[in-house]
Amino acid sequence: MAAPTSQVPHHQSLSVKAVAESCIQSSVPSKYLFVNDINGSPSDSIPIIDFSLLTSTNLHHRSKALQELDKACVEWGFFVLVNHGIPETAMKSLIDGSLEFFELADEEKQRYEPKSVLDPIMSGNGSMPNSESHKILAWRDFLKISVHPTFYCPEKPETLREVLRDYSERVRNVFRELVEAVSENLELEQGYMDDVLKLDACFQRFVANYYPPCPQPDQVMGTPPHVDYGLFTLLIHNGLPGLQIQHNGDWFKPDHSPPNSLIVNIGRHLEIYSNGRYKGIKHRAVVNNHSPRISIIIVNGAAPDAIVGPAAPLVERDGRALYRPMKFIESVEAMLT
Ligand SMILES: O=C(O)CCC(=O)C(=O)O
Ligand SMILES: [Fe+2]
Repeated sequence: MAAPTSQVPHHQSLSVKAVAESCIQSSVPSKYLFVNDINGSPSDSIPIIDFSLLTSTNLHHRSKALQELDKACVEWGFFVLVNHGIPETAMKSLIDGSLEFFELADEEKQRYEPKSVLDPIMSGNGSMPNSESHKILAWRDFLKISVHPTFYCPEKPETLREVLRDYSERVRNVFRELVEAVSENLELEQGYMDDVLKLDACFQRFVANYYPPCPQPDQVMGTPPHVDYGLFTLLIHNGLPGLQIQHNGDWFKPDHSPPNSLIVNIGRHLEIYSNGRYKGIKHRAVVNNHSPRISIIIVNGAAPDAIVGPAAPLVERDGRALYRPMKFIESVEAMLT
């Protein structure tokens, strides 16, 4: 039987999944309450980019796709990527493997309780350091894993290791093609961005978010508004709506993206590198009252030791640098703390 909210034992590490299970049909503990308008509008103008055209040998197709990509990056900082070549099975296996992790006993997950923001494996809940809303406990559990240049993985579930390795490598390949395309759009020499940012050793971090159903979905926040660090974040989910992105001050829901598409958003480091031509986009996730939602992101950045500042040719063109260069991993740490 569901325990009343007041009897939920206070434990720093109690997963939100466990909290949710204890307050079904009841109200959520006050530390999760978030006075907020969680509504977003659907939009049929969210850009869709066809990866197969972006990488096509047909120059006409490629150049048209490059223009669309540039427009999406300037106007939205966000787009839906189709025909990216990552098999549906690879995505599905990773979502299933992540779900298995969240279903482990809290004691097992607590082995990875965060001690510092860049721990290679972290499992936690509630607060989200990379947000404006430090004080609110988010209605989600998370698993964060560094997967490149060094690959880590929790011991359990055993199914996770290989699917995670496979998926992160596939995402890395898509990411590097996106970088090449952006590099061309920024009129940088071929391979320039790749060299400067040392992308052979690019930093990749996997984050799985588990949002349990919530009896009061309009009173909590799954993931508070934030901008991701890194160059590009690639996101997939288990088919349930929740993600919202900010565009011209309003919140939009990319709920009708084609099946198996990747949702891509620009992170803070692409904003820095492009000297502000492209902006890191603010987004958030809301929750529902009926089914668990899982989202999986891979944040893709520069090599940990690469210095990320505005690209030198852009600074020359623009006449000034709008951002200060910094070692990638140090700036990530600063952004997350
Ligand atoms: O759950 C989502 O759709 C968004 C998650 C997110 O933005 C993040 O983990 O950085
Ligand atoms: Fe995010």
